[in-house]
Parts: sequence; C-alpha cells; structure tokens
Amino acid sequence: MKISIVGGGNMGGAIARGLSTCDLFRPQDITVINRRASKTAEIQGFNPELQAVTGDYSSLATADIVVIAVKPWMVEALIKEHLTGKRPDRQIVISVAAGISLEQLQTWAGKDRALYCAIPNTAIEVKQSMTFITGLNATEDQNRLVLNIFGALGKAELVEERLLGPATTLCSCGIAFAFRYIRAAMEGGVELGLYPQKAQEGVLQTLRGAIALLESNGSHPEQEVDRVTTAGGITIKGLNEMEHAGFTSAVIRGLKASNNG
Ligand SMILES: NC(=O)C1=CN([C@@H]2O[C@H](COP(=O)(O)OP(=O)(O)OC[C@H]3O[C@@H](n4cnc5c(N)ncnc54)[C@H](O)[C@@H]3O)[C@@H](O)[C@H]2O)C=CC1
Ligand SMILES: O=C(O)[C@@H]1CCC=N1
Repeated sequence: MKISIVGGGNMGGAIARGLSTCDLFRPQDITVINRRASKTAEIQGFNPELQAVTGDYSSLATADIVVIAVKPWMVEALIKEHLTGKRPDRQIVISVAAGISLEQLQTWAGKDRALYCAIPNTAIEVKQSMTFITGLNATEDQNRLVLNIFGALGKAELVEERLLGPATTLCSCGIAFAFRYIRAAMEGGVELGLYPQKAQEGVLQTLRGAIALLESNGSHPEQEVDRVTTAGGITIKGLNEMEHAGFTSAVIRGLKASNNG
C-alpha cells in the first residue's frame, strides 16, 4: 500500500515522521511532496528511506492514499491541478486542512471519490494524536483502513461532519493551549525559585499523573480537585485566585474564539 502526502510542513511532516515509525507502510512507500527543497531535506534527514521529493507529483498517479496537507486556501488549486485524471481505482483522498468541508472537496475532486477530512494534532509525530475524521463516498472497508492508519498514530474517531470544527478546536488547536498552560505553570515555578528544567520536569510529570488518575479512576476532574483541596488549605487559595483572574472563563473564551475563527 502506497501513501503520498502533499505538503511536508508542520502537519504533513509530522504525519510522515509518525508513519515512518509504524508498520503500516514501508518507508519507501511513503512519499512526501513538498514545494520547497528545505522541507524535503528535513524529512529525508529524519528517515533517509522516506521518499521526499520537491515539486514532483508523479507518485499521486499510483498512490492508494493521498493526504493533502497544504494550507486550506491552497487545497482547491492543488486538487484541480494534480488530482484530476488517471488514478488507481478506489484511491482515497484525505484532507487535513482545517475548515475545508467534504462538499468543497467533492466539488473540486469529483463525485466518485472516497473523500475524508481528518484533523490530527502535531503529536501525530510521536503517535499520540487525537484525530477526528469524517468521510464521504467511502465503504466500510475504507473507513476501517483510514481509522486503522490514524489509530496507529494515536487515537482516531469517526465523527459527524458538524462536530469536526469543535473537535479541531478542542484537540488540534488544543495542543497549543496545553503547551501554554505548561509554559505558564513553568514560569510560575521559576518565580517561586525552581530552576526552569526542574519546573518543566515537575509540570510534565504532574500532568501525566493527572491524566493517569482520571483514566484509572474514570473520574470527573472536579472529583480529583476535591481530593486535593484541604479545607482552609493552600490549594483552594491558589484555585480561587486563578478563578478571580478568569482561568476557566479564559479557556472557554479562547476555545470559542478559535471555533469561530
Ligand atoms: N499545524 C497543525 O497543527 C495543523 C495543521 N492542520 C492543517 O494542515 C495543513 C498544513 O498546515 P501546516 O503543516 O501547519 O502548514 P505548513 O506551512 O507548515 O506546511 C505546508 C507545506 O505545504 C507546502 N506546499 C504548499 N503548496 C504546495 C504544493 N502545491 N505542493 C506541495 N507542497 C506544497 C509548503 O511548502 C509547506 O511546507 C493546513 O491546511 C492546516 O489547516 C490541521 C491540523 C493541525
Ligand atoms: O491554527 C490552525 O489553523 C491549524 C488548524 C488546527 C491547528 N492548527
């Protein structure tokens, strides 16, 4: 099975790097097509067995799966220029472009194709993405295949198209929001006297612990908060101060702004 990824930037490159560490495709069957040679060299540097090419679209004629990972406003031109005409039967086209709908893909690519919109996050590079997928004209086998691919790169779920936008905000933009929390906590730790490296290690292990508790106990976050906050103790003082500064409200407003963006 062959896969071609058009666009070798942050997302296309991350998908290629993640895929090259899975058993689903041989590295030589993964082609990344990029417009700029610097990105091509970067990908080849990560794994010399990957096929990384600059401006050579010939692999699209034989690829079983084509992943479109260029900026959203470039998708239409790319499809019209390079994805019309001859192709293998049952070729699957997957767009990871945020905000591009199945209807748009169908208008540009034609009615007879299996089309998917999939939204991963950058942790796909380390096989820890949360990827939401919605499809059109696809068979059950194709759904299984696409879920299998993204499932090997983290968690993957098929959703109704109406949920793709909110899911993108929560989990794809969301990884950036998580990084900002980590940075904020580190900066606070440094102000309190911890060295930055120690602060980062401490924050990361604390988050791992939080995730493990929620998953192991099947609990709601507030139940776990309750177990930490001693009456009259120091945790509730910190939490209340964060809420006075608008912590929960800031997160929700940020999510809504991204979702409306
Ligand atoms: N960065 C992220 O975390 C996420 C990005 N996405 C989507 O992924 C897509 C790509 O985003 P990024 O990777 O962040 O952008 P990027 O700018 O890092 O990468 C795009 C790459 O495509 C290349 N390119 C542009 N036109 C091309 C063409 N015609 N043929 C071959 N290569 C071409 C560019 O040279 C560039 O390397 C966007 O549509 C975005 O919405 C989706 C989820 C998360
Ligand atoms: O910021 C963006 O538009 C892209 C899509 C989701 C994550 N990054």
